[in-house]
Amino acid sequence: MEVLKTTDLQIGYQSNHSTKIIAFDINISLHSGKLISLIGSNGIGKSTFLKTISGIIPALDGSIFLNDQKISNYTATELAEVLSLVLTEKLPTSSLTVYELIALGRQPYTNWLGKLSPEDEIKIDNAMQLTQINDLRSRKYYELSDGQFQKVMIARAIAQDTPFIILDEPSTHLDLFHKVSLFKLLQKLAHETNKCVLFSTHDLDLAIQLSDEIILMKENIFKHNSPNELINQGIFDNFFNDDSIRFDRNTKQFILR
Ligand SMILES: Nc1ncnc2c1ncn2[C@@H]1O[C@H](COP(=O)(O)OP(=O)(O)OP(=O)(O)O)[C@@H](O)[C@H]1O
Repeated sequence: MEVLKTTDLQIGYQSNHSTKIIAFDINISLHSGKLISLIGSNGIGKSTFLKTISGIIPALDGSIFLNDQKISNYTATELAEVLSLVLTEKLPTSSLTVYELIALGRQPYTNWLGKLSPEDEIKIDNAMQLTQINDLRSRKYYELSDGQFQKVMIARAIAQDTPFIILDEPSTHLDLFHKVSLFKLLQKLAHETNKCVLFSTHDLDLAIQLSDEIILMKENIFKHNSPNELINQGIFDNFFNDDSIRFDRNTKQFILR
């Protein structure tokens, strides 16, 4: 099922005096059941793209459709039932526990300060189980390490239980073991619960090996295809424009010369 479609989308920032176009002519279609990674160098516009398709910042031009409906037609609550978003930004300090923070993911289904139903509690427990953070349940979230906090935010998105999950650099603070388990968890969510999971990352080797599809952003290039097709097109061969980093097509890994 098509979850996201963009037509002639142009992304960037507008101020009173100027318009800064980050990328344009973006025409993509994303489907449920797929794990899709978004890759590209620092500052190329990955966060801008993710924030635009989540309705956080306005598109400069073109259209965004979520489940066949224009994103501008959604109310905030309707949007929260379709799309969950995990950003890298820190939250304002409060005394919420990890459990309470994850429970906020259920807000579209309860109401403000609404009581959690047994179904809500099951979804929260399930999300904590999947992300292996049961032991953090009663901790204040501001006491957590960056990596633990990142997992909690992912658990909140899982508890929100939307058909579309978007994560901006979810693996940044994780060690290799936890990166691999996160990627496998995202893959499982996509494949076993038929969600569309889109995430940005700088962990290229893992993205190439574990994603179903890759969206690659480069200057004036916006490519969307399977990892193998992109490898065959030689897209990764000169990815870094630097002779000291080479892509090995056999092992699907970047190698230092
Ligand atoms: N609020 C803003 N107003 C104007 N320009 C911005 C704003 N936020 C980001 N930018 C600029 O937009 C460009 C793209 O930034 P963005 O954060 O989307 O890149 P990114 O690919 O996510 O980078 P990274 O991998 O380093 O996180 C950068 O040049 C950045 O400086």
